[in-house]
Amino acid sequence: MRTRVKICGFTHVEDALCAANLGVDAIGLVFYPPSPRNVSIEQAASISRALPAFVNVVALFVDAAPALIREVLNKVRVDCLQFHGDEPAEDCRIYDKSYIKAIRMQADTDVVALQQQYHDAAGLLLDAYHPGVQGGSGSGFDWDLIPTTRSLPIILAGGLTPENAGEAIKAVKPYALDVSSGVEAGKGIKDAAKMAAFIRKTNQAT
Ligand SMILES: O=C(O)c1ccccc1N[C@@H]1O[C@H](COP(=O)(O)O)[C@@H](O)[C@H]1O
Repeated sequence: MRTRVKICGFTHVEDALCAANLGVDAIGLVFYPPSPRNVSIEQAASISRALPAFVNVVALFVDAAPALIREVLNKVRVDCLQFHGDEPAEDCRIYDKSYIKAIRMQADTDVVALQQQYHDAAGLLLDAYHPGVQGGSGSGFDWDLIPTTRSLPIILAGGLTPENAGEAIKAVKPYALDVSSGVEAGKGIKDAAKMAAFIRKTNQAT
């Protein structure tokens, strides 16, 4: 099966349209004010509205207030929620919306148990643990921590680049790759050549 690609952290319509033209499966919009990639609801609505059919929009939150999540769902075309904080499963499933749960991987993280805990998620996203940074750090983690026992689609994130995407697919065999920093020209600004190379390398490896 083809490995899907999500590119996260868009702040400009032009960059998201460029990714769509390159064949990206999903784009991520960050609703987390401390992030340099944070978008307003208005910005997100413009980006989402501009996209063609069949490119999914993923709204990323970090321990956000339910009121913010509901407001985003009311005002922005969102296909999937991404919970990137410490949200328990019961808080992820109250929105009547497909969701993915991000896990910041540490040596003792039990991915098999987490797949059971978040059994109704559309995927489990495995990212690097970086003290003091919730995500988008550009850091990777030890892929040997990822078990082969899988009951959910595994989305690999954390420090991915066009240079390591092929190796990541061969080593982990994930359902999808999720990249942010590795295809940027600057924080929140995507680099068209890097996005093209990332998608090309992913397609070549599958
Ligand atoms: O992109 C961000 O700024 C961000 C902020 C808070 C939580 C998650 C964030 N992004 C997610 O982080 C991972 C890895 O990103 P990177 O490729 O290592 O930069 C990815 O899942 C993004 O969706």
